[in-house]
Amino acid sequence: MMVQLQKVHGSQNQFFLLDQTSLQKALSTNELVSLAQQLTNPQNGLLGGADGLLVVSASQHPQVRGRMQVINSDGTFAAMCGNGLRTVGRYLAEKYGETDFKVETPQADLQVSCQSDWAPQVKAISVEISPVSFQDTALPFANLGGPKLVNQFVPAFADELKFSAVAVPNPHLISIVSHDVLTSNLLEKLGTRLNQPNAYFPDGVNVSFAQVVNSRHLFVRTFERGVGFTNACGTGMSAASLIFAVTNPQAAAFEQILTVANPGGFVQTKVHQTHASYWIELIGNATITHYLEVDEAELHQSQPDFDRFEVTSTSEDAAYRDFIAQHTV
Ligand SMILES: N[C@H](CCC[C@H](N)C(=O)O)C(=O)O
Repeated sequence: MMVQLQKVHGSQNQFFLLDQTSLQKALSTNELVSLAQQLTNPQNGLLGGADGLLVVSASQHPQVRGRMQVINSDGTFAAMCGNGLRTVGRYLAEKYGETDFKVETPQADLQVSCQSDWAPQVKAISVEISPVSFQDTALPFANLGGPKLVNQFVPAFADELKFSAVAVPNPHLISIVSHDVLTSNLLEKLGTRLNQPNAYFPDGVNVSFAQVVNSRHLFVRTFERGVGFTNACGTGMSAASLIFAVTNPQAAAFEQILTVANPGGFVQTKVHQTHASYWIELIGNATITHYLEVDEAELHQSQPDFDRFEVTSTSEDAAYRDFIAQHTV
C-alpha cells in the first residue's frame, strides 16, 4: 500500500514527517530509529538528508489531535522540538481541518495555533514551548556549582562567558555573547565536547550562543544535541529568549514579541511569566518542501531503497526564501 511522507522545515531546520496512523502496520521503535538515521544521512540519505524524523501518531489524551515524537539524526529521541512542532501542527491542522488544538509530547500536551500566512505559500504556526525548568534534575546536569545555573561564569566551559541551563523541556545551555564570540569556533568546540561523554551533561545538551541586536531582537546559533549545527533550533531560540528576558530585566522583554534571527531565517517568540513559572510562545513558518510516496513495505526494510520513493517538490521553499530575503532582520 502506498503511503505519503513529507519533507518539511521550520526556519530551515529540516525534518522528514511520518504519520504512523497512515500505515497498515505501525513501525516499531527500532524501525523508526533506523529509518530516521538513514533518511536523514547527509551523504546517502534522501534529498540530502535532514536534521531528524518527526513521528505523528494517535494520542489517547482527550481533546488532543495527535502525538509527536522527535528522533534526531543520530537516532536519539528528543523531549521536544519547537520547529518540528510547527510542522506537525500544520500537518494535523490540514488533516483535521482545525486551526487550534493540542499535540501530545512526552512531557505535556502543547497548544498549537495556525496564524495568518506570513506571505503567499509561507504558512505560519504558533506553538507552546513548555514545561520550563531550571532544576538540574530536569536537564540533567551536574558539577556546575549547584542545582541551578543562571547567568554564571563557568571557567571549565569558557573563560569570560556566563551560562544558563534550562529545560524546555529538552536540555539547553545558553550564553549571551558578542558577535565575535558568536562567529568563533567556540560554539562548535563546546557543543561537541558536551555531547560526548562529559562530567556535566550526561544526556548531552543543546548549546546556543545568542547575540543581542536590540531589546526586541536576538540572533541565535545552536549546536544541537543529537544533530550538531542546524540552521535553527526552535527550543534553542525559545530558551535564549527566556534567558534574555530573565537576565535583562531592564529590557522589559516579558510578554513582548521578540524577533529571533538564525542562519535559516527568523522566528518570533513571546516569553510568558506566570507566578514563578514560564512558558514561551514560538511563532514561525511551517514549510512543506516535498511530498514522498512509497510502498509501506519499503519503510519496514532495514535498508530502504530511496530510489523507490516518488518525490514531488513544492514551490513553498522558494516562497520562504523570497520572504526571508525581503525581511532579513
Ligand atoms: N536536538 C534536540 C531536538 C530538536 C530540537 C530543535 N530542532 C528544535 O527545533 O527545537 C534535542 O535533542 O533536544
